[in-house]
Amino acid sequence: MNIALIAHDKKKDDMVRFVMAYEEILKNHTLFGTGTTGQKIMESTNLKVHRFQSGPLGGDQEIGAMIANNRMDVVLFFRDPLTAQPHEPDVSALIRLCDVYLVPLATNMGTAEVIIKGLERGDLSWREIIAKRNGEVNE
Ligand SMILES: O=C(CO)COP(=O)(O)O
Repeated sequence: MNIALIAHDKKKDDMVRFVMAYEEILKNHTLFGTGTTGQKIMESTNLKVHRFQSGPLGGDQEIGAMIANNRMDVVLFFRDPLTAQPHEPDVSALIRLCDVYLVPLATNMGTAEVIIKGLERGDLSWREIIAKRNGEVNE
């Protein structure tokens, strides 16, 4: 499956800890990330992350474009709700698109844990049906 990993600055350490804890599951999937989050994950793990632009420079929108094409199956987005972001409209747009396309979205680590365990159990295999219907092959 295609999984997006995104974290605001104050949540990046949490994201790195999270992917280290679940590296064995995540390595079986295709990972995408905003620029700095992806970089930090690759520095701390053996995971390969396809990196987009940094969030404030359009990375959220690039991931949004994948969602709009039904090419993203899971979004793990550790938001910082206590810091104003210069690209807040992009953040809102990304979250909105997850709702438009029924893409499982976690905006904090608690929900991310539930999703990742569901992923391991096969709870999200219905996403593969959507991918097949779209003529795409997800890993
Ligand atoms: O700002 C972000 C998400 O809105 C994250 O971007 P970076 O991973 O490049 O810091």
